[in-house]
Amino acid sequence: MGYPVMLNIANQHAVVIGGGKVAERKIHGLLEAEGKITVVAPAATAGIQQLAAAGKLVWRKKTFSPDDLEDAWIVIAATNNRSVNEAVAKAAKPYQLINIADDPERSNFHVPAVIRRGRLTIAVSTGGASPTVAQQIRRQLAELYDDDYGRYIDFLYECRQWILRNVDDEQKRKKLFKTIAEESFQKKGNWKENLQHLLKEIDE
Ligand SMILES: C[C@@]1(CC(=O)O)C2=NC(=C\c3[nH]c(c(CCC(=O)O)c3CC(=O)O)Cc3[nH]c(c(CC(=O)O)c3CCC(=O)O)/C=C3\N/C(=C\2)[C@@H](CCC(=O)O)[C@]3(C)CC(=O)O)/[C@H]1CCC(=O)O
Ligand SMILES: NC(=O)c1ccc[n+]([C@@H]2O[C@H](COP(=O)([O-])OP(=O)(O)OC[C@H]3O[C@@H](n4cnc5c(N)ncnc54)[C@H](O)[C@@H]3O)[C@@H](O)[C@H]2O)c1
Repeated sequence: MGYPVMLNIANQHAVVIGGGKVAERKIHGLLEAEGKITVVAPAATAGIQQLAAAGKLVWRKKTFSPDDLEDAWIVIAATNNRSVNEAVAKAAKPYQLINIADDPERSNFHVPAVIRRGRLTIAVSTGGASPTVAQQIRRQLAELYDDDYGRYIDFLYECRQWILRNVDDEQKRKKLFKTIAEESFQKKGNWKENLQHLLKEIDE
């Protein structure tokens, strides 16, 4: 059973071996998390080439060699050649995070299907049972949690920071956190105004 975590990879080196459509998908996920990406591949998709031209990643136009993994924290092997992917797995150090696109068993992490809504992240994994089902579940959840819900989550973040700084009484704080997290509060809208009302009520 996998151990779910949210990694902070901002400014950390991520090396992607292969420049096809699978590599491109994984690159988008790494870019969202602000990883510093190097792609190693003799040929790359138009999308990857554009990212390289825009300075969003470095493309080493070559075939894989083990020294490509130096300095990498995260390694993704996504070539269309099984033995190359296997060579990447062999070259990785035990402390490197490694994902082999065609060999879940040799990977020490899998990539889930992801929804982002503001600060909310929903990740779905079927543990290699069916990436297609992970994708279906992502689509179902994406309808349930829309952009407005993301704005609500971001509001909760601002609120939480404010409450932690300004409300000293622990009981009051708990009550506020609980009330603003209730579905009825979210559904009512006008969150800022309703929070003001709540703050007044709680002080009476
Ligand atoms: C979720 C997602 C994230 C992402 O990649 O970003 C993801 N695969 C996605 C799509 C997808 N992948 C495949 C298809 C074609 C249909 C099919 O085969 O079913 C489609 C559908 C499509 O492309 O539409 C083929 C495939 N995938 C793997 C193998 C190898 C194997 O299983 O042995 C093969 C066969 C390759 C071959 O034929 O050789 C392996 C993995 N794919 C995973 C993740 C990890 C397990 C996740 C889990 O189980 O939950 C794992 C173990 C490793 C990893 O890659 O991390 C992303 C959906 C993103 C989204 O839409 O949100
Ligand atoms: N994990 C997943 O989500 C998933 C999904 C579909 C397919 N796959 C697997 O992923 C792999 C890649 O699929 P794709 O559709 O992106 O392939 P693709 O044919 O579009 O791209 C392959 C890439 O690998 C590069 N490459 C080939 N030999 C190389 C080498 N020696 N060194 C560096 N790069 C090299 C090519 O230049 C190309 O950029 C396949 O093995 C497929 O079985 C995985």
